[in-house]
Amino acid sequence: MVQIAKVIVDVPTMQTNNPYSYFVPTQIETDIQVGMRVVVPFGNGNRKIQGFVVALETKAEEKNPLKNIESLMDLEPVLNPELIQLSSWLADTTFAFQITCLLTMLPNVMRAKYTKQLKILDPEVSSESLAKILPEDEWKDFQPDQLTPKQQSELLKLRKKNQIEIIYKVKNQAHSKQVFQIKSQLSEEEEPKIMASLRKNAVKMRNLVHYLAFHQTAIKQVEIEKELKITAATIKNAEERGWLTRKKVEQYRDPYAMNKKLTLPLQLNSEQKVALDQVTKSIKDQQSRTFLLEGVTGSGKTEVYLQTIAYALAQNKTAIMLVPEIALTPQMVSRVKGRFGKQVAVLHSGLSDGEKYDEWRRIKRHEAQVVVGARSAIFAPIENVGVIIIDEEHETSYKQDDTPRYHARNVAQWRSEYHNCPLVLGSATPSLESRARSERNVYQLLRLPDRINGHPLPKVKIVDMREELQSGANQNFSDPLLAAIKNRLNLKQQSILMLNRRGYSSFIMCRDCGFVLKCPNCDISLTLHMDNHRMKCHYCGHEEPIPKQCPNCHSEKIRYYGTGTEKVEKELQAQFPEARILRMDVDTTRRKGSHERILQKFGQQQADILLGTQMIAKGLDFPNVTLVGVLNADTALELPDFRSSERTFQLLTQVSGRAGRADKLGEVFIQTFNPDHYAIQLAKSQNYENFFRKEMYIRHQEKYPPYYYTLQITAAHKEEKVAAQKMYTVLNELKPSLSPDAIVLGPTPKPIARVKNKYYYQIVIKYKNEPQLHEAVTKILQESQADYRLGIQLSIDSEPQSFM
Ligand SMILES: Nc1ncnc2c1ncn2[C@@H]1O[C@H](COP(=O)(O)OP(=O)(O)OP(=O)(O)O)[C@@H](O)[C@H]1O
Ligand SMILES: [Zn+2]
Ligand SMILES: [Zn+2]
Repeated sequence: MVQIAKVIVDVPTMQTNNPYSYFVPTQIETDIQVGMRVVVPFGNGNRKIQGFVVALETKAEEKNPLKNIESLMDLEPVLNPELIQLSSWLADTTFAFQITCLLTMLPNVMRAKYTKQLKILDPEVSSESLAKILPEDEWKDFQPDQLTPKQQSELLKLRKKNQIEIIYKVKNQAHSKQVFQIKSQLSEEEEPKIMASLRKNAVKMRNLVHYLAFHQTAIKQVEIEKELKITAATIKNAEERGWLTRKKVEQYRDPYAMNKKLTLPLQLNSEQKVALDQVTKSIKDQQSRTFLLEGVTGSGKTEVYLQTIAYALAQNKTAIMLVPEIALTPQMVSRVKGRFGKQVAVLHSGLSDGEKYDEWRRIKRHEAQVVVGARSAIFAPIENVGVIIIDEEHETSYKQDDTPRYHARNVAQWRSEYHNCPLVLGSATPSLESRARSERNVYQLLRLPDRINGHPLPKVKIVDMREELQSGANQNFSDPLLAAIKNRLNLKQQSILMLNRRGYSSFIMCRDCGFVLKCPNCDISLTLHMDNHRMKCHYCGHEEPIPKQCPNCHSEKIRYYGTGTEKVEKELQAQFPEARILRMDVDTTRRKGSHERILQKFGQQQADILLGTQMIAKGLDFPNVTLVGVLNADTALELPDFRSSERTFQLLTQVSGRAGRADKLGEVFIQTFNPDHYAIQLAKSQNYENFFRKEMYIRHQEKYPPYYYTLQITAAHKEEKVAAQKMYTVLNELKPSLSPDAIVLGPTPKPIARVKNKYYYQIVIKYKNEPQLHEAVTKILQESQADYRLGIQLSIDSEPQSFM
């Protein structure tokens, strides 16, 4: 009998989704399990690499000469059977390699690094002579790519003659923090006898003995030292006498140690109750259904999530709740932790690798039943899932823009089917895709049409900046907005001002009439390319020179649009010297914890105005905010992206929703050069339904999602010609598999045609039903490994968020 392990190996240039077979040596036969990482020899040089065991087989005999597994990297599986199964589905549907998917599911610290070590084989070679090539202290850990060409060639010469060897060692980076824990070995009865044996002035030891006699539960050494004001020496002494035992235990780093007080569920209003009942019924009946919870801003969606989670926990199940990265504020975390306390594990990019690793292990060991996190938390190794919730489901950050290019919503759907549990997608402005699915009853629509306690939505006013600029006003602040800010300062109420920085100066617009240059073929705005001073369409490749004057009104005031938060802050401060302003953008939030600090300050009324980028649009619930100002609504609108209207509408609705959430009425000012654009008009009335109908009509006309599926393939190479040629080759390969109904855009250069000295070319395929496409694209993925060695990077993106 032989045992064989199927292993997905980690070799960047020779990836395949087929596992390799290895013999399991008898020493590890009983320990090895599916889901463990192993070190295996690979290729002719038998270099040692990392791999994942995805299956184990026992056979009577094996004819093929297989290599042995070298060693185990883990003592228990790091991935459970569900996640291994999920990884192969993920690889297939996102056109990625399975190894990438497996690694994506693990915390950073567990992604192995290799060290390379140098060893002399031939006694003829002296240490001194080798040290002349590479200093001896570097033999244990060196990076081949950091050697000089001379060093490299000299080492290679020795290697060819078999005089030295280069050993690859897999480095396991995961370290847990360890502390000592002590446990009493004394009973109450023993105390008098021991006390009698101690000197009267041995106060510290007496205290310790007394404590041990009455406390049988284990306690951390540092804690008892602090409590009894004793030192490690006393503890050591007691240990030697057998009065206590000491062992090392893992100490979790708790990033959210605050907030010990628990909150109680609120009395739901009738709409909230209907929504909750529908979802909990699904939990109880173990049905994998998807709900779309469409609730206006401040309608109490979060409370519905919390009570849904509570229900799942009461059924002895667990829950996953995803929140967009930038909305994963301390406010949100403390709302969940405030309800479920220690049962919550939080996963997001603000945590250190060590903290993430600790949270991940708490989940794996069933010590946390609720996972709250950003996109990648959807891979949390949590078992027995009772409900999955995705808040702000329309957010683009749920799609990963690197391989594997997955959408968390699709992964959540897969897991909901695996666990027979409901999936709840919540938003005030659902993505068109999700809302369209609820139209066809694929998702079940649940609505919260009103704000809590009948509070009205804020009044939105559109400010036409064309008029404002004509009347010679300030560049960034219109008169009505300035007046409103002044008024809030007087009333001691707070304001949030948003400066939209997306698409910063990538397009040009006429300051007099608001005209934006569009493509004659695509009805999408042209993008300014400063490198060659041309306007380009990224969809069809059309290009033209930068206009010197506005083609519409012949004004010369046609220029690129954009402005920075710092400049705006100065302007604002000059207008209101007395105002306390907090600025929140990438520059002020770079340091760890600064995001939290700014919001905390604002929440404690230590500032009058919060000025920021899109970061401030989501999830904030500050009762004293009664004014929201959007300084430039247009930048997102004019991006060369078919989703730009949708993004604009969503953003304006979200940010407007920050105003007037409590008793005081809210007011919103939206400054725009396109006051008549439907996305702006409908954001004014905060009418999602009308926006949905209008936008669906346009998508239908223009053959975009959700009416069509889209697939984008991109090639990158340092020579433009090579990248372009690759895309023509790919297209020719795909053509026989495409029906006449498929629409192909390109090959064209990408909007930012050159990044880091590489040229990017792309094709976009729009299609409805192409049964052969999947197989053809998978083939292209497999072949891309050969291209990789030629320096061509091919990437495949199913349902890209934009074509940019
Ligand atoms: N049933 C309820 N009774 C009283 N207050 C409630 C109730 N439900 C929610 N609230 C309160 O109403 C406010 C808004 O609720 P919440 O933040 O959950 O809304 P939301 O729909 O998630 O908002 P947004 O999408 O704008 O972030 C919160 O302060 C919350 O505590
Ligand atoms: Zn004009
Ligand atoms: Zn075009």
